[in-house]
Amino acid sequence: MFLQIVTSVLATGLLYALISVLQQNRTLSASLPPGPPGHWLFGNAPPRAFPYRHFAELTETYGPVFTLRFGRRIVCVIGRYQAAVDILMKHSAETSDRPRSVAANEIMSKGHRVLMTPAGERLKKYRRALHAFLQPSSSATYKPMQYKNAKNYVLDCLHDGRHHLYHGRKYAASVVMSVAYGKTTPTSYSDPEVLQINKSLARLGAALKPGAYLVDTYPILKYCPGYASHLRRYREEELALITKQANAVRELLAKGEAPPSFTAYLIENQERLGISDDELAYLSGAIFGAGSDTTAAALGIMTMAAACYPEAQARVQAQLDEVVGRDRAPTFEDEDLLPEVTAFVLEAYRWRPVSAGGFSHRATKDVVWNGYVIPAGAEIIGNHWAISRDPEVYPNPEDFKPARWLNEHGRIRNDLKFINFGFGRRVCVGQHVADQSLFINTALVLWAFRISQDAQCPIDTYAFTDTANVHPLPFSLHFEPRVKDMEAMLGAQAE
Ligand code: HEM
Repeated sequence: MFLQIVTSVLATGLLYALISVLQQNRTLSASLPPGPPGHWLFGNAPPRAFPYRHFAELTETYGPVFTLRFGRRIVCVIGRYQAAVDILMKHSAETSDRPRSVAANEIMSKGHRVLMTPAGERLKKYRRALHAFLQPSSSATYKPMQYKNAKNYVLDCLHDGRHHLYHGRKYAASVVMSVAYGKTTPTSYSDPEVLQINKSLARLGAALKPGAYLVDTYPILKYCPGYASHLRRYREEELALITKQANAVRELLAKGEAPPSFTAYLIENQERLGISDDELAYLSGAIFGAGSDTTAAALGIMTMAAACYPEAQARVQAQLDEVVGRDRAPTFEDEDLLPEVTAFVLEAYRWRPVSAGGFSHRATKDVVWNGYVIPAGAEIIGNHWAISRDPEVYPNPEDFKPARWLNEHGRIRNDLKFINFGFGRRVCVGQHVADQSLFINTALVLWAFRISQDAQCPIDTYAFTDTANVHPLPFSLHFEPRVKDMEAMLGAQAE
């Protein structure tokens, strides 16, 4: 008898769930942006590989915004520039939330990881703190440190061009460790501390893969004793590591020996910022997580473009020769007179965007766009890859053409924008630090070398990792010095 009651309650529950899914699908699909048909219950099949490339093809078929359904999840994908402006920038207040991430954020990161933090008070607190330290005027103070590391990057490429991608990673890690913790010596990717950070980041990446954990579909599992206990162990290990790093800065501060850093700023202003010790540790750690691999990938893409497009490279070098000459190295002071360098960087950002698929946002209210409704609760993805290929904004998008960023006076156009740092209230807080890194490394490396491909091993410009932030797979470059006495001029030994 009891069994019969349980069975009939379960059957009624299931039927109710099915009917509500069907009703939701019917009511919503009338107003949602169009999209490819899917299974009546399960919706669309998730793409197996390189989702951003698959989504770019769907943009060609279904238009600037299309809808996918994964079970009850509704995902609207934006593939054109103006739609991204209309939805993610003009409606930023309603589209700056993140989709819920139970395994990777709530369990593995105590809900403290800024990139996944939902819209609300904690996010405001986090972004206020990050902004204070990474806004343009603060970022400008890191230029001397970035310059020193960029010179090391060039010298590393001079001595050992085979490992140029590794040198880019060393540059990026050194800069973010300096910004986050005030570390003054170069940071190698083989440092035990960095190995541990990267281990945590790899675990996070695995937990973020769609379908990796059932708890993301059935959040109730989070409360089952013993469920995914390894994720809780990962969290303890990571928290111990980032707390140790923050405590090291605390000790230096107490002795009056701490160099300026984001962590020192957070500790000194902890009460005013209203952040707990754990939040502080995660915030400091966020700088490495968000800023290291991304910057390294962008450097790799810049050198890849230089080798694949020798004419574009030569244009930059002609301006470097005219403005700087070959008897001294370019500096940040030359930036205004080197628009060709900036244009080259902007085109590299557009050509192979690092966050190729973009990071998911979530609508907190219905958003009306072009007569369609993106309902509250829907995920919104600004697909950087497709938007960067919008032919109305970037004609002949497959061409690598830095000149598109310049006006008739050879200055950077201010009517053309790029989107590789994301959208609205979630836009990358580290973009000024990143832009400075890309400018100075591009100026120095193209001043120092003519970069070319290895004829035996041509570059495949589509060979990238299939990850949220993409990285070029290893490729060979030839670095032919353009200047004499490079080491003397750069005045630093590679470490
Ligand atoms: C070329 C290098 C970089 C690229 C391409 C990049 C790209 C991005 C993108 C696309 C987002 C998400 C935006 C969105 O949700 O719409 C983001 C977020 C973020 N970035 Fe960057 N980034 C770079 C460098 C950096 C650096 C150097 C730092 C720190 C110094 C940094 C810190 C952050 C943080 C903390 C977030 C989370 C913001 C939030 O979710 O509210 N990034 N970045």
